[in-house]
Amino acid sequence: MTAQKLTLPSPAKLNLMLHILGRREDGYHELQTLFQFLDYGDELTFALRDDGVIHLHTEFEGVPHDSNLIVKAAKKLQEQSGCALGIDIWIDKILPMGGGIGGGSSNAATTLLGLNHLWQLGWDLDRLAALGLTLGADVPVFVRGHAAFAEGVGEKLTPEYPEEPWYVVLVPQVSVSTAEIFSDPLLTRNSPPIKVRPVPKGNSRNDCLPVVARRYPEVRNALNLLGKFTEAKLTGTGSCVFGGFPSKAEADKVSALLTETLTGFVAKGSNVSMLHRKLQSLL
Ligand SMILES: C[C@@](CO)(OP(=O)(O)O)[C@H](O)COP(=O)(O)OP(=O)(O)OC[C@H]1O[C@@H](n2ccc(N)nc2=O)[C@H](O)[C@@H]1O
Ligand SMILES: Nc1ncnc2c1ncn2[C@@H]1O[C@H](COP(=O)(O)OP(=O)(O)O)[C@@H](O)[C@H]1O
Repeated sequence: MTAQKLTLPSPAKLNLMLHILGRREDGYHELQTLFQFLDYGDELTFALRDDGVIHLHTEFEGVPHDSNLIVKAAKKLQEQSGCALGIDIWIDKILPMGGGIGGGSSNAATTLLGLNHLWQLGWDLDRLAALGLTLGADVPVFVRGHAAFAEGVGEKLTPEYPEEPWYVVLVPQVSVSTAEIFSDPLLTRNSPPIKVRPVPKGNSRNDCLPVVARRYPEVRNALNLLGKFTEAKLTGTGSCVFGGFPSKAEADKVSALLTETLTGFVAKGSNVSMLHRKLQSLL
């Protein structure tokens, strides 16, 4: 008998704004950020095993098997649920690593939701999001699957409904370490908290941008080039840079011009993650 297989998407995210309010005693930073998903991402395929083994078949350059967030997520869920089943996993990886579009966190969330389904655990999203938070600050929003205003270190989520434009996303060929940016002495850490929702216009800045642009000329270059066509923004701690357009045709036109010299892609913004749309269709 062939094992039951399931293929699920693992979308990217953008931070439409990101303010840093302060630093906690444990070194983590208090943020306010607006997350939106892209209809663009990796694809994970899962096949059940009955021997308890967790095996990611796809190799990642620079990421050992047991350090991969996919494997970590699967192992934690197996431990905490006491499930005796195992899993074979393959990934079609298209999201750049260290790009600020949350690929690793998204892969972890897709694994949690996929295994919850295949192992028939019946965990609710609150419980999966709490486990996800132990893997990374960005995992809970991918578990919940709705665009959200996030506070705390990113785990206090309020659903939001921003416009869903077409984005041009440029991918400078540098990997930015989140920890490095958050430890830069020049980082703004005292933005005043926003107290009204939805986030009022004029608050779309990313406090990480000055530090990232200063350290990475490739990011500066991408911001300058895209900035000729629309407001160009940094997502998370970078390196990716994005800008919104009202139609796919306009985004495609700008992308065609810029990707002659830079790597990038066009994708639709989405307030409901394509992972959740797919899971919904399975029910
Ligand atoms: C900044 C954001 C915004 O969405 O995105 P990315 O650019 O990484 O995608 C995230 O909050 C990142 O979340 P995530 O990538 O899961 O971070 P983690 O693995 O938890 O943390 C990596 C390191 O960044 C620092 N860190 C992270 C989050 C935070 N709120 N304060 C921090 O100081 C810590 O030094 C931590 O050790
Ligand atoms: N499945 C995974 N996909 C991507 N990165 C992973 C994964 N597992 C572990 N990592 C590690 O996490 C780091 C951050 O990856 P990623 O989430 O893609 O970037 P970002 O948080 O900047 O969006 C990578 O550089 C890599 O070392």
